[in-house]
Amino acid sequence: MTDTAAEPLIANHHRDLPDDARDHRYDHHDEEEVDQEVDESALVSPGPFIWGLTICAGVSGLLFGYDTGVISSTLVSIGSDLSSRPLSTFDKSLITSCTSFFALLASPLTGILADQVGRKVVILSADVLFVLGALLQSWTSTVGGMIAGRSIVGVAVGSASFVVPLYIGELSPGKFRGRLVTVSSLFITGGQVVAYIIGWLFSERAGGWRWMVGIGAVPAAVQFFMLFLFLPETPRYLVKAGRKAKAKGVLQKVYGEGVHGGLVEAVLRRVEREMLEEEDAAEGRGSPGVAKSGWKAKVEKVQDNYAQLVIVGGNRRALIIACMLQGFQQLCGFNSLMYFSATIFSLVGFRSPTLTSLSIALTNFAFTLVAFAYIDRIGRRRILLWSIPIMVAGLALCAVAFGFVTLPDEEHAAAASVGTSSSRTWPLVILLAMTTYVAGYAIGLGNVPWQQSELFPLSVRSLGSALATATNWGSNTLIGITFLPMMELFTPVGTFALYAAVCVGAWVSVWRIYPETAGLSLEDVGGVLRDGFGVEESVRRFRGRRRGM
Ligand SMILES: O[C@H]1[C@H](O)[C@@H](O)[C@H](O)[C@@H](O)[C@H]1O
Repeated sequence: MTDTAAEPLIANHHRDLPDDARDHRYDHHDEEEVDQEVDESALVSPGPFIWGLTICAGVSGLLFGYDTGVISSTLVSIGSDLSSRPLSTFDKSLITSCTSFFALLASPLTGILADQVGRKVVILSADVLFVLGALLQSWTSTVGGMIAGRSIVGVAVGSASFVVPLYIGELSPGKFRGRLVTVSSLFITGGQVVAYIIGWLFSERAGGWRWMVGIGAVPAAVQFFMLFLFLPETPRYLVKAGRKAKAKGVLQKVYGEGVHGGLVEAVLRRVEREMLEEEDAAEGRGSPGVAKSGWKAKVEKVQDNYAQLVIVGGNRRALIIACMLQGFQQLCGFNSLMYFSATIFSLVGFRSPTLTSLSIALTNFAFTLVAFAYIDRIGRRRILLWSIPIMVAGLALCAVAFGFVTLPDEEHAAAASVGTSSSRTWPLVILLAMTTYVAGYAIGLGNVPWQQSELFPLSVRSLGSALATATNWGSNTLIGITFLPMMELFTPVGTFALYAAVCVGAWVSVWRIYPETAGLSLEDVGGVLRDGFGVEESVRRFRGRRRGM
């Protein structure tokens, strides 16, 4: 079906507008309506309630970062502790890749769950799995047990990685949404730094790896109780679930009771209107489950939601953008540094490869802070268009520098020396180039794709975000599996040049189809994508909002 053919399904709310107004997404009618209804310009800061729950929900990001970051040091310290034999290469790759593989499987399923039972329940269930996975890993004495533990953690990571940005995004005022969602990226990258440090501290102790993997249970348990006791469901989910009074109560806390009462009403009206439009549209399509109840209707509704993600033009465009960004986030090769930088640094002759690779994790964290400070002011699109060229420059320099380094076989890496003047210079150039690349990544591509939930309307938000997250984990698995073979097949020069080419592709795609969504309320983003990618118009309107700030 073409985009235009699908439009009547979603444009029911325009039925009472004159024909010419119906044709223009950004006509004055819409603009005034939007600006009058959800005008957040008087908001100065997010407020303690929002900060509290963003930080509490962000702990899942810490677990995500920790569990994905800790595996490299765990693998080198296990020795013969599992199944009474040294780990084979096959064991190692299974242990590493089962986490991302199960994350890939989990996200589309928990995407459905988040719609049926709520966002909060998914975060809580992920916590339980984080705890179980961590305990199983630290207690097991077999390779199979380790793989089972890592797989359980994979399900938790897959669920948490999509639901936490969704949860934060649905609770935040539009004005601060970019920054607040970036907090979860700060937790992820912070978790990776902590994992490197813990890995380094425990790696020399006998059985230290059991502590490395077991420690992850603590923040998960703490988060479980905090969430269980204090944190609310999101107002958007509550409206969807027919609990409007509760939704209003949460919004009052978000905007500050009595301070911005008008805003609370305005946001509620917008969410309700979006829901009514969607119900109208669903009725127009004769969708299942609208009037019916029961399990069969629920299953049909899920199938219908999946179909609507593809059939409805605005949803399809949102899905294309979200999956594209998540795909590029991984295919640009960043996680090959996360998983293998210690190996690379030992090959090029660094005496303390683990410590050197800590600098990669630290740079990632430090520059995510830059994104946190500027993302709402600079905008998602512009921050990507500025930062991806930095990644290309870093990768290109890396490729060139590898051309001047002769790599020893992996087994002889320990004996590689930094004796000659050329071998002293080029490893440092490689380190500098990688740090530059990581800085560019952290500012943009490392975090902007996690803003994904804002692209989707409420009816398909959870599913759409979950599918984009599955793209992330699928590409992550691919990079994990292909990096070492590519280094052999194409040499490091070819591998890093290829990643640079992927980044160029990412830049062009962002430039062509990613509209600016910073500062828009969640209900207004749909309007941007309704008739096309809306890039030019969104940029023009973003500039207008910036002038009005
Ligand atoms: O946003 C995160 C972050 O950039 C991490 O450092 C990276 O390891 C993840 O794959 C990514 O999803």
